[in-house]
Amino acid sequence: MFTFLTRKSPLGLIRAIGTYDIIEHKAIISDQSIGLLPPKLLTGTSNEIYINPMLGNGYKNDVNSGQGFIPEAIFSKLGGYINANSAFSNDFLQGKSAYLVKGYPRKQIIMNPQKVKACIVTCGGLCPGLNVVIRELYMTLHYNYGVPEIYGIRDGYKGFYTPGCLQEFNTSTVHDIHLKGGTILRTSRGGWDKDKISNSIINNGFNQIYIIGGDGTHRGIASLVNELSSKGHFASVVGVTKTIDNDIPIIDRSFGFDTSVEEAQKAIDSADIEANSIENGVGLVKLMGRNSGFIALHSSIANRNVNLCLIPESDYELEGPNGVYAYIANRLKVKSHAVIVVAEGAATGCKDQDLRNTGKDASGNLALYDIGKHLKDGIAKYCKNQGIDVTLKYIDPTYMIRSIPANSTDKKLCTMLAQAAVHGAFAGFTGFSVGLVANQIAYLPVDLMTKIYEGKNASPGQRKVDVDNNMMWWKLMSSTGQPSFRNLV
Ligand SMILES: Nc1ncnc2c1ncn2[C@@H]1O[C@H](COP(=O)(O)OP(=O)(O)OP(=O)(O)O)[C@@H](O)[C@H]1O
Ligand SMILES: O=P(O)(O)OC[C@H]1O[C@](O)(CO)[C@@H](O)[C@@H]1O
Repeated sequence: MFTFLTRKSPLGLIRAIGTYDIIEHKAIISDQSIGLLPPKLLTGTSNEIYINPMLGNGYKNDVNSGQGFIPEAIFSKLGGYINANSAFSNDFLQGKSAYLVKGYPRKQIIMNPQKVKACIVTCGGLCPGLNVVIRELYMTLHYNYGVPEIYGIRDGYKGFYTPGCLQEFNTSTVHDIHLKGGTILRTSRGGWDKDKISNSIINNGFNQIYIIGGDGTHRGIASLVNELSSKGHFASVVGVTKTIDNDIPIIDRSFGFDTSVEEAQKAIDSADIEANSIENGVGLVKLMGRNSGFIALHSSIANRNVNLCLIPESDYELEGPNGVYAYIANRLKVKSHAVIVVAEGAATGCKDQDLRNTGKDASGNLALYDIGKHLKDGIAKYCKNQGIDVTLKYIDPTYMIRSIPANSTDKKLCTMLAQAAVHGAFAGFTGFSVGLVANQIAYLPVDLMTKIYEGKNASPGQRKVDVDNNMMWWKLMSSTGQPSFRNLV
């Protein structure tokens, strides 16, 4: 039986000495009977428990005074699991329920905040909100937990072992970065080297590592957790789910996705104005979506003026009586204008022409065939042969969308994700990521994230639009009026 000893540390931190399996961890292990999908528990050298420095009992206390500000009564109300059934397929659930651990601050924590050395890194492509996450990770670590040393790693994974990429943060480093797009840390693709990265973490003494990225990044996190553990290094490795394409399974949506759908409206509205301001006008907009067409799909449904949307998951043919070109030509004859949205990866769905994605980027992602340009030339040529004098305006706003600051909805999401990430590391979890599930912030085991997939032909760790079963696809057809192009002749 555990004896609870407490004393004030020199810095006012109450410390409880004992083994930390007495706290929530024990409960988590025993609760697996309810279908709990728990994050990994951090095990290692430390056997001390500390009281969360946010605990306070005076109503005059606040973060800026450096005092605890969350009353005991609130801590005891926090807790519980998220019913995550909506995030999993019936195949996965098999009649059972799935629960995820909720992201919130724990009263008992397993690291002395004053001994934490944290680092933050951003990997993969840009996404609106990256700087908000970086800032909030810093703010939570610095103000709420009093962590003394917080570093940024520049240039993604390779920055861990590249000289000059380590940058110590202070409040002025992050002061107004949430108002800017991009990432102050810069990012990169490729550069994954398990050995060099883990050695750099160990040599620098980092014991909390925050990694913001997409599916590729999370495969790296899963491997890094095992590597650090096999080298006996006591550190929590935490992911923050980031994908402008919204192609990470389990989560409701990533930060930056809402901003992107909103920003895409400007391009689609311009395409609509151009198309309607001339006889036989066509406005063609290319949006991001390498393997998954969520941005194109949601932007088209939101816009209401789109007449055709093509995504990587939807099969279609270009030529022939039931093809895309014939559909556009017929529409011009009847309505004299057309608005088209195409996801950049939509060449994948083309069944009658060999539009191959050839080559790979530094991370091993497919380099995409330029479907936008192909459609632009193909529609003009087809219509000309049909005697239609088409005027086509092609808009590619992809990098303009991805580089803008996050909107308020996404800023709020970034803030909640970052706070929960820090709370999870202090609670003693590792190898987990934070994501929005059933509208709450959940701790997602990274091992699970890299294995699970959603949608037909999705690879492990990937989510695709399920054009057979997902109602959003049929909602798109009802709002654009386009045929499914599915029964190809
Ligand atoms: N299987 C893997 N194991 C370890 N690291 C990986 C793996 N796949 C990708 N990475 C690394 O993760 C980082 C980011 O990967 P990637 O470029 O695919 O972006 P991402 O995280 O998927 O984000 P985005 O959605 O923007 O593409 C890169 O540094 C890459 O080398
Ligand atoms: O030009 P980059 O950096 O390779 O990024 C492009 C890719 O990044 C993403 O936005 C996210 O993976 C994809 O939609 C897109 O194909």
